[in-house]
Amino acid sequence: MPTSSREGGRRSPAAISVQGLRKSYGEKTVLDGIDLHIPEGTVFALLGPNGAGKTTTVEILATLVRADDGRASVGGHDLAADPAGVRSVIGVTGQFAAVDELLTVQENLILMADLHHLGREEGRRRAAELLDRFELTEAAAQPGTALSGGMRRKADLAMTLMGDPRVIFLDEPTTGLDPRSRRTMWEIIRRLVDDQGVTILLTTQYLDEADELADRIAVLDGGKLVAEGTAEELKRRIPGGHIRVRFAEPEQLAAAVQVFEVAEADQESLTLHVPSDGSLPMLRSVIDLLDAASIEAAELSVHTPDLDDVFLALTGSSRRQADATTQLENVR
Ligand SMILES: Nc1ncnc2c1ncn2[C@@H]1O[C@H](COP(=O)(O)OP(=O)(O)OP(=O)(O)O)[C@@H](O)[C@H]1O
Repeated sequence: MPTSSREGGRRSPAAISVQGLRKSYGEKTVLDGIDLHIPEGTVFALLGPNGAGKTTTVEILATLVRADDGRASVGGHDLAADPAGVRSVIGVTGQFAAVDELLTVQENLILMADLHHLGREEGRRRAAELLDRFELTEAAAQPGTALSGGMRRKADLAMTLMGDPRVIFLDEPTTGLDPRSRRTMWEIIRRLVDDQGVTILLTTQYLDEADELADRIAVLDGGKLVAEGTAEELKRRIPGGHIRVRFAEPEQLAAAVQVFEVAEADQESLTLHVPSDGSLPMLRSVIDLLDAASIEAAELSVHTPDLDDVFLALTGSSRRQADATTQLENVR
């Protein structure tokens, strides 16, 4: 089924399609019916807390672990009927880098070239190109043991790219990296998608990573997808946002407090925070209510929640969500 790759962009077929994926280990249900549709040439983030089932999802889609139930296709190859076909189009980099400690970075790359039967000349050419692209040329002669965490991740991804994969699974690609190395990784990942049109499924516990990189995000919690959408859609979906109304006079604020019973007033800054889902109708109703009561506002701004609010609201903290939703209903 074709799907738009970006909002307003060209339509492209799914690189990864998953229906009803289930997996249990003994009594424990790890994946409880997962559906995914990831268009070609996009970055999709699977976001979730520890133990949510992110790695298990990747392991199944990468043919490393067998699902108990459900269907999936990767790069047009059915996971159950054609696992070799799936393996021919994917690359996987895990939380534990595959770089051989005793070989140099260049030797690691050549080893991958040999595994992909690229031939001596082509293998060396590709290794040099990847070393250059990942700014690893100077580290080419260093053994794996001498690499920093950031360099190791880059070398690992470079090794994955030796196979020229169309679909790449990145399992927590920046866990443990310092902020500068994380930024470098993000740039590399984004360029892979923009320049080469590969599809990336990344798992992460970092909200800023999903926000920065992903075209779409699915939030996984306890083996279930609890939400899916763009970062903006997810932020809009949950309460936590508000409309901030500032007044010039304390009397105006006092009058507004009578109108918006559930709003929080700050006497010092003469502002009122009205809970809001960030939608236009909500904003209009606030303005209408102020107008109807003949209260003049000096300034009005809309604040939407960040992904942190989304994560907290959707993964385990249902009480908080319920409270905020009730507030919203009251304002309407
Ligand atoms: N081989 C296994 N045998 C038994 N239980 C397993 C196995 N692999 C994973 N699990 C369990 O499945 C659950 C999900 O694990 P998974 O590694 O997929 O989560 P995750 O979302 O990737 O977490 P993390 O962010 O900690 O890597 C966990 O409770 C884990 O203990």
